[in-house]
Amino acid sequence: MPTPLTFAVPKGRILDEALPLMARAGVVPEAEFHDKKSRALSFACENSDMRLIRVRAFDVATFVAHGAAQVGIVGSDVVEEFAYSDLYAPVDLDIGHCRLSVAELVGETGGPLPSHLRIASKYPSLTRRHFEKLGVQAEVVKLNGAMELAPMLGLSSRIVDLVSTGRTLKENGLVETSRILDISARLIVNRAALKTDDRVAALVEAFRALVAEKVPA
Ligand SMILES: Nc1ncnc2c1ncn2[C@@H]1O[C@H](COP(=O)(O)OP(=O)(O)OP(=O)(O)O)[C@@H](O)[C@H]1O
Ligand SMILES: O=P(O)(O)OC[C@H]1O[C@H](OP(=O)(O)OP(=O)(O)O)[C@H](O)[C@@H]1O
Repeated sequence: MPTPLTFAVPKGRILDEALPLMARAGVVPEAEFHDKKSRALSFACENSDMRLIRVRAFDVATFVAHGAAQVGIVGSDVVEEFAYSDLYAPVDLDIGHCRLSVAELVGETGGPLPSHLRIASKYPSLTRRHFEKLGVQAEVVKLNGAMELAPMLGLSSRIVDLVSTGRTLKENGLVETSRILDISARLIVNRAALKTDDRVAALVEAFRALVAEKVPA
């Protein structure tokens, strides 16, 4: 028996869109995966020598980059933030669309950019890279959620966060002032595993074909 292939998926919103696509590629987790009361983190798959692990979005990239999981699904925001050299993102899955944007308090926009800014974000690397290009040194206050609170409480002058409908910004008195990155979910693989394990290459081809078909689930 070969060692099971490990497929990492994020716990939250991407998963709902990813599961139907995964099923069409033959990746179907055992029933316990859907049991909200279960505390298991690793699940066998039906009819395949694969196991699914469910982790935080940023950790999907970490597991795959280190080869602890060979395959995963994660937003391109996470791929770009880490820029791991051992991680390859060969397929755009055309799900999980959103954008990474800069936002400021309504009424405080405009005016020249200062040489130094304090910015709250879950994405320190992407934030620094974006502001460097504008000649601004960004001091990033790392938060893991609820970034939108930072400007009104004086923690930062701006935030860099994910925007989808724009509702969270609006309800917290913020306005989107620039767009850094358009985001969608990607199939990611460990580069070494892709070279050495035919099952990884086969999965890449299966997802590539599914996305190319553009047939609704
Ligand atoms: N409105 C949105 N807000 C946040 N993420 C979104 C949104 N729309 C799409 N995404 C994508 O979903 C990803 C988060 O995926 P998901 O919610 O499945 O992970 P998670 O493990 O629950 O995240 P976290 O670690 O933040 O709890 C983001 O990295 C982004 O690519
Ligand atoms: O533009 P919208 O449609 O309002 O979506 C954007 C919001 O969704 C995400 O937060 P999430 O719900 O994942 O919670 P979090 O603050 O824990 O990251 C993101 O961080 C924004 O706060």
